[in-house]
Amino acid sequence: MMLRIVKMGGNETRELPIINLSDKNLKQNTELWSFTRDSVREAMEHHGWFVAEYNNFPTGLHQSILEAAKELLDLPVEIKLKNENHKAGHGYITMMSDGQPVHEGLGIDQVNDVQQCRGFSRLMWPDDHDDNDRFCETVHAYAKMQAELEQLVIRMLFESYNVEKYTEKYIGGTRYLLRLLKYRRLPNGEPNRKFISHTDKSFISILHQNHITGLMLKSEKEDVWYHFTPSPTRFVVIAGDAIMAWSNDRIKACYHKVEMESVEMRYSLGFFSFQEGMISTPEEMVDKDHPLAYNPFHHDGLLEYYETLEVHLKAHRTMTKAYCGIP
Ligand SMILES: O=C(O)CCC(=O)C(=O)O
Ligand SMILES: [Fe+2]
Repeated sequence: MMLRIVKMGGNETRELPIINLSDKNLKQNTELWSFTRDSVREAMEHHGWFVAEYNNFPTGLHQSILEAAKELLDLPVEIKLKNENHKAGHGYITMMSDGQPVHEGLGIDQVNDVQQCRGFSRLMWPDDHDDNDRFCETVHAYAKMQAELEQLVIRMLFESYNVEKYTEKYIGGTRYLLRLLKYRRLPNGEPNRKFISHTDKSFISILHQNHITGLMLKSEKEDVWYHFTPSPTRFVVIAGDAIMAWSNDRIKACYHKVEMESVEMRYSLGFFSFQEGMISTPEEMVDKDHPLAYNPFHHDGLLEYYETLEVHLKAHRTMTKAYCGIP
């Protein structure tokens, strides 16, 4: 993977680390696979994230999931409030400015289970079967595609660390959350900077969005912020706090934030993986340069712990260290 720094009129803009994960020849035990797998690991260790170029999904899905997000987030607040979930960031969230919601999100837990999608769409559109069937189908198709992408990344990472023997157990024990998000500029015309720099509590997160820019990602090793340039076939793969602990700090959870100033709405989709059971650092990750840094922990326990923290601490990966780190 090449990283070039492009100079533009005195301002320095760094080229995004983009990895093509949709080549039809990308099959295990090929040179292309090994090269791509190594690029994924290198990017995750260097930046904590990368952009996947990925087009293995039906044409039209990008547009239909964005329309579904719009339709959902346009519902009245009293309906959206029905999306309750006690787990950190799993239910309806909103941030206000001058009495107006400028950031809103809804979460569909266990989104790869069609019954969960159905339950969610019935909750949102109790009387309209057409709307809720269409929404459910779109969301489920999108979640299927995203889970395939997440599992491809996992296969590559586990193989590159020589721990592929744990891959199937990991995949079998994964629960996915889909969050549909909407951002607007502040009523006074100022940029919306409400979604402050934070790390995700997931294992892996995948971000995708409409054409309105605003997402920024911090590179771990370079210590600089990259501006993401969206496209229908670009997905940002981000390391969460759980993979940081699993990998014994070889991969660091990625700090990211949103700053948007467009008059048009920004819609985005966050797809997050969580483990149902215990997460423990494989012994293969431990050596004299990397002494064991985390005790085994329950992913849900980590989420519950984050729920007890005040808002600024919640944003920090250091709290994962506080929860299950070995001092
Ligand atoms: O809207 C985005 O692109 C970012 C969302 C995000 O960081 C999150 O939901 O955790
Ligand atoms: Fe995030």
